[in-house]
Amino acid sequence: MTRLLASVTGPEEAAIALSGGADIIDLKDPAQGALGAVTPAVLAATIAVVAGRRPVSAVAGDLPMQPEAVVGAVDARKAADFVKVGLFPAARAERLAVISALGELARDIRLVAVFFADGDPDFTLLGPLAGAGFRGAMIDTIGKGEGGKAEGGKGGGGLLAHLSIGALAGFVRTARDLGLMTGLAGSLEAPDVPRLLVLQPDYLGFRGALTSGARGDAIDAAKVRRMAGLVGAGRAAVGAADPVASARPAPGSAAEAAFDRIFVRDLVLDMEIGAYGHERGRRQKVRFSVDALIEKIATTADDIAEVYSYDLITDAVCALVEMGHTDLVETLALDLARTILSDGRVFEVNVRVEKLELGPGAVGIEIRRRRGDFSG
Ligand SMILES: O=C[C@H](O)COP(=O)(O)O
Repeated sequence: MTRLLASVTGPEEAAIALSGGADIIDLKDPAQGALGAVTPAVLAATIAVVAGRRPVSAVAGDLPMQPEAVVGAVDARKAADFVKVGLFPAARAERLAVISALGELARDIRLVAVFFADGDPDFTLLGPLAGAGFRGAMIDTIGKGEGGKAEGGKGGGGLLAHLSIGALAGFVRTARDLGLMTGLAGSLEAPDVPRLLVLQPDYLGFRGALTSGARGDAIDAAKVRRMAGLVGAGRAAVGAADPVASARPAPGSAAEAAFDRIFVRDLVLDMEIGAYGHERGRRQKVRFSVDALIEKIATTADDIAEVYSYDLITDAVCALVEMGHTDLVETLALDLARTILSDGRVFEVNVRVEKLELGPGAVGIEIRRRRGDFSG
């Protein structure tokens, strides 16, 4: 189950985050940087206010990749349930030295490594992190922008401006296979939430989206509540049972009118596909068109939490394409249909996959499936 982590500056904001429904209270001072640390005294005061109702995590600080500095900062915050340690840009050997220096503390303190999507993330370090006894790994951004816009030359923009859904899916899968808890963060906004919930990380982390306006503002209970609702609604939809899966409505029938249709059409991507030898090791253009019957949208819907986003379809296509070579368009179409139907709000899907470079016209496959088709 995906939880909501709220980054707060101290006991006052911790109380606000708790009242808004945050699952994890994370301490950081955004004025000091992406992982600006609060003092041990602020940490102690916050732990007292939270009083065991939620886990409390603390960041170690924006630190150079020097073992002594990082070990000292982590040790000073061992009162927290988790300590987040940033893997800032540095040579691989320097990051490895920090990871191995933390091995001893990892026996007593639950450590979470923070990769930065805009700070040369090296996911081959996941193995060494698990080996050193880290409990978790997450991705954040160093630059804090909004809506994917760059800010102050720091490479700002949200998480998805830096890493594709496919890359994030790979991170979550690899970390989970290593037994690490996983988190995703980085100037996340409401429309990012359903897209990231599909990956089923252990938590999504927020700060900027919980504030009342500008980045320097305090967090706001109503914003926390809204985001908590969004995380809760989205996670219920991922893999939820479909009560109507067994009753396919006839096209044009009254039953079909009980659904709405969402679509992504003519999405053309370069990818490796084909069973012939000459189709291997090269990319060719493939066009995807997806239509899906979804639960009827409420007449009052005006919030991303109340709708099934077409981004989920686009992301599913892109993630499959990124997985590498596929021999058959049929396999691709079936995998795509299966993925889209794993969301309980989707009743039926029509997938068309066309190779555009093999002849004078397009060649491909079109399939129609409903959720029940993939069970058993
Ligand atoms: O760990 C989560 C971060 O504090 C997220 O902060 P942000 O939403 O401002 O990027």
